[in-house]
Amino acid sequence: MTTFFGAIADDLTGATDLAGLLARSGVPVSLRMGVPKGEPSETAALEIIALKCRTEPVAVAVNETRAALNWLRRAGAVRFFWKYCSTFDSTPDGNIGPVAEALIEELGVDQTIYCPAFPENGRSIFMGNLFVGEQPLAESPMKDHPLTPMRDSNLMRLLAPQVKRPVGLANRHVVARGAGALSARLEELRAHGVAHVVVDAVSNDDLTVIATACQDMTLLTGGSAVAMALPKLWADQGKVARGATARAGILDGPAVLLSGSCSAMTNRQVAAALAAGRPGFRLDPVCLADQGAGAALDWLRSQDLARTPLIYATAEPQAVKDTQARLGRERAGKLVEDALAACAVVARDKGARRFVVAGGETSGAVAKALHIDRLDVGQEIAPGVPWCFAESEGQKVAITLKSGNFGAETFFADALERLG
Ligand SMILES: Nc1ncnc2c1ncn2[C@@H]1O[C@H](COP(=O)(O)OP(=O)(O)OP(=O)(O)O)[C@@H](O)[C@H]1O
Ligand SMILES: O=C(O)[C@@H](O)C(=O)CO
Repeated sequence: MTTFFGAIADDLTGATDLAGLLARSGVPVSLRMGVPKGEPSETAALEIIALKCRTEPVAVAVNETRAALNWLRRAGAVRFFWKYCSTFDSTPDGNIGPVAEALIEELGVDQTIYCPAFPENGRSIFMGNLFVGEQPLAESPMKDHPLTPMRDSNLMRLLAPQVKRPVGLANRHVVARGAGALSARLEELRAHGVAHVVVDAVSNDDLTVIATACQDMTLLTGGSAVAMALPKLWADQGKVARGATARAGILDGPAVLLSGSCSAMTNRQVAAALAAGRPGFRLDPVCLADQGAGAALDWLRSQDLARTPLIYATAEPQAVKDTQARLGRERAGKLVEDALAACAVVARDKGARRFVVAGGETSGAVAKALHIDRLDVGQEIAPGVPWCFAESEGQKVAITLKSGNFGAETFFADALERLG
């Protein structure tokens, strides 16, 4: 099928988040890990390319994005989306603004919108200020993020140093008056040369208004939720068709849980899984540095996969800080990622067919080790966390990649109940 919508995501769990929300429309969604090497084939109406460029140097992120855009254009896409985090994770240099500006130039457009709101996960925007639950972004746990600490809640102030052209706002009062009022506001800003427009949204109804007003814009940017209403609008106009993705379906079979996220929510989810009696093995990065991952792999080999074992490095912030002080942040992270990736391969070779993975970096490492380069998207377990279907060394597998902060406390049980 010819692609209509092409999205570029700045990380893997962000890409599956977007995929899950788009798939609610019933229009097939396909997700590629990195820019595919060959020419487009077996494409879906909605294609997503997952990059890993959130904290890469600006020039690297821009180059990768250009390559992704070219592939999506060759697939036939005529509407484009730049997906970044619902907490606007970026530094004063980028990469949200520079990538958007590069896409604006490549596509020859004069304006785009910025809407990271995701009300179902507690992210809302009012007067250009982003809130996480009831806290302004800069007072939320994101203020201490190790790579992209967010110390300002105002999206215009965050974006302005990242871009060359003027930044403006379409506020909630405009959005509340409906799609016509929003279109008029965008036109007014365009007439004044404003290329980058932050758009307020506090509810899914606001997001539907935004999608309705912006559905014909060539380039949109935001979190996953603002894109959610687009496929339905296009399907109703016959621009895309609903239908099952050929490779998606339901997959039963042995499962394994792999957690490398240390977010507050993942800590609660791991604790809940262990309290429910799930067999668990805790990875300690210091032991991994001394002795390698052998003990974890041996433990996994000895497990009955029918009981769905959990291997986790998930730890509380102070323990993570202590480990990082001993090993260095990068080394500690890599030791854990490599160990969990090796566990995924052992589990697959032992017969696991369903993989539940927590953490963006962790997900990238696991998917790479399983040689997964493409995912078809199935039903959501929690907002922004769908089951996906893929092939690993010729074996059909189901995999879900959970963003650190997403999912309920019972996420691991929820995932298994929904099958794959
Ligand atoms: N106990 C630990 N000590 C130090 N580092 C750890 C520990 N456990 C995990 N890590 C590392 O922390 C990082 C967690 O990042 P990851 O992206 O996987 O999770 P996240 O940030 O919660 O998820 P997301 O990016 O989706 O929000 C990984 O590099 C992982 O290897
Ligand atoms: O938007 C979000 O919060 C997530 O999709 C994400 O980007 C996780 O890294």
